[in-house]
Amino acid sequence: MRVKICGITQPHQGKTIASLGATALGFICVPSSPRYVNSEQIKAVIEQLPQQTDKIGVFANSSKEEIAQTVAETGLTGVQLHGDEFLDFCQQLRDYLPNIEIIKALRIKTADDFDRAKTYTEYVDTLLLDAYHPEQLGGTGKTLNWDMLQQFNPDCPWFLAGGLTPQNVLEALNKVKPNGIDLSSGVETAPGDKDLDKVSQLFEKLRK
Ligand SMILES: O=C(O)c1ccccc1NCC(=O)[C@H](O)[C@H](O)COP(=O)(O)O
Repeated sequence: MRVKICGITQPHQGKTIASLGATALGFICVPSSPRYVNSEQIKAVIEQLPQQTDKIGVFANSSKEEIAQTVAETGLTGVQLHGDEFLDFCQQLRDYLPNIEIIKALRIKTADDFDRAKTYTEYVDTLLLDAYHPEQLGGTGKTLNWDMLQQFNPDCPWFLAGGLTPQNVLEALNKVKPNGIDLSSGVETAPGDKDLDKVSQLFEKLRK
């Protein structure tokens, strides 16, 4: 099970979270987010991380040139597209950055969104299903309807995101079988400030 902890802003927190068991750390490259970090800040965290930890930059409607520049400046190993990126953009980015994991995030509002998600599977490496919010793109703390997800079985790996916490993660995983989970606000004291005790509790739960 991949475990991505997203919205990392501080080097010592990133290093500790990786040592606690996170397989991936996420860095918000969306300027409107309270968790936004620039390339210098991302690089300062990545320099502290083990080589095997995945380093995922989260973008929303950035150009492929902007994404490529951030990847080159920081050492990101993957990019998560959290905006309205269509199939052709994903294909172009994959051609532009052939050695980088491309994750497409979809904010699930109705069951129709599951069919839309499946159209991406041949253009990206991984899907990420997140909760829909009318104003916020992500990091909302809102959960998806996990019962609606029980039949979701795409042709590529996928992350479950949205409102996961140490307290509800096992309930979610009893209902759906993603390849990975993604958490942000559920392991925070404030946006961008991770609660290391909550992260530790998460991995204690996952080891049960
Ligand atoms: O986290 C943000 O502030 C954010 C802002 C804009 C686009 C995406 C964002 N987060 C993306 C993530 O992958 C979050 O981990 C995901 O939305 C789950 O967040 P949460 O519900 O708080 O666990």
